[in-house]
Amino acid sequence: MSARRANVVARRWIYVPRVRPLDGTIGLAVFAVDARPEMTEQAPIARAFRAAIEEAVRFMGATAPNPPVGCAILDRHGAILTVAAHHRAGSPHAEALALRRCAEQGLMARAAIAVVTLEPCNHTGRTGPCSEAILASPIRTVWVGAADPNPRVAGGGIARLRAGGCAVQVLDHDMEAAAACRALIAPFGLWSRTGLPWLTVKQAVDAAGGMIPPAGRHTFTSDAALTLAHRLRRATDAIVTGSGTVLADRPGLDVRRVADHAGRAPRLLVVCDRRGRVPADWRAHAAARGFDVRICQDIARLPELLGAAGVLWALVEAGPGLLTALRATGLWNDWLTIGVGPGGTERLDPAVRVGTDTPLRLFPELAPRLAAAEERACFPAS
Ligand SMILES: NC(=O)C1=CN([C@@H]2O[C@H](COP(=O)(O)OP(=O)(O)OC[C@H]3O[C@@H](n4cnc5c(N)ncnc54)[C@H](OP(=O)(O)O)[C@@H]3O)[C@@H](O)[C@H]2O)C=CC1
Ligand SMILES: Nc1c(N[C@@H]2O[C@H](COP(=O)(O)O)[C@@H](O)[C@H]2O)[nH]c(=O)[nH]c1=O
Repeated sequence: MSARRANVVARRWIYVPRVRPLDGTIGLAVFAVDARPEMTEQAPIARAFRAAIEEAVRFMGATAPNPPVGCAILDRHGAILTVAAHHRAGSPHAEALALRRCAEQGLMARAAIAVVTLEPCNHTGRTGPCSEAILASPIRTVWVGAADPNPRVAGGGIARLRAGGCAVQVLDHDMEAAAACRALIAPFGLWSRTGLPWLTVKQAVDAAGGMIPPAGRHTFTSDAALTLAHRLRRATDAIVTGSGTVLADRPGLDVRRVADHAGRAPRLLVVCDRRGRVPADWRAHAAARGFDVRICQDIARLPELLGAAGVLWALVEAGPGLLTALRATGLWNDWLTIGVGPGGTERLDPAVRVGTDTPLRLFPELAPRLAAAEERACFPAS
């Protein structure tokens, strides 16, 4: 990798550890992020944002209809006292959990700075307002990664914190941590503005441009690419497939290569099927694996169906029949192609809509490639 390329990555991407890079090139890019010299001045805040983002990423796929949020609490010297994330709707918000942990560990007197990936809430929903919880603590400096995109609550938390005497700093939009914070809430932002989910299509293509696996197999991509697919399944709230895939593969579509969220609520598995061809015994098996199987007879209504069920981010894993129809509708947000070339070489080609803060940013395997695509401004038409 050239030094120029490494710098591009270093400017834009954040390292989320615990995930295996697909090859050495990506590992080097990740190292370049860690070596950024310009982090020095605000190093404790940058470090805290990394920790908060990393913790929030762990709960992507578990929080819907709430967004994933992470929070770090620091002492006045910038040492991290605790890091927490929102686990699921109805459980404490990230800030509340971080404050509770601080108190439990006898660290509250030292709490001075909160670093939060999303603007603290100022309303009572399933839990109380985080702005008030922060104001009731010794914290008087709050760093916010992204403003709340929910039109019903936007701005309220920051205004309340400022009125209560906190210095609130919203990350500059150029900072890599800010991009990661926006990517974390991109599906939530879309859903809270429109009621529609973020749709990511994942497609494996062989050297001849085909999608059909060799006889006797369901997949033909590498172990690393399959693991990425399972990580995407884990991070999303619903899976979409087509009746052709169900009939050909009787697919599991569950999370197996990485640990799934503990105690995950049944999640939607939508099968596009106009002719009623989905076998009842496969539906029963899917239900036994924790899926709530629904049938969609009109692809144009797929986003509506998912959004109404509180799905923020959905992953489409379907065959050529459904993907051709979906591509034509334009009802998708990211289109990730995993291309297997001659000799088993593999290429990841993530296509995102211009100007979007795709949640795929949070997958380090994809981050350098997304950055390269952005540089070339190489996007498919809507
Ligand atoms: N390489 C890869 O990434 C993947 C490959 N595959 C492979 O693909 C093959 C299956 O492909 P395919 O048969 O095309 O199956 P699909 O999974 O694409 O399902 C096709 C079905 O989707 C339904 N459908 C199509 N358009 C619409 C629409 N507008 N609204 C509602 N439903 C719609 C149709 O149902 P109806 O007939 O009722 O109209 C159609 O039969 C398998 O061999 C599988 O292994 C599968 C997934 C991923
Ligand atoms: N062929 C293909 C994929 N295909 C998708 O994976 C499904 C099998 O999932 P499971 O039954 O859970 O193992 C299959 O039916 C289809 O939806 N995925 C990939 O990552 N790479 C591949 O080469």
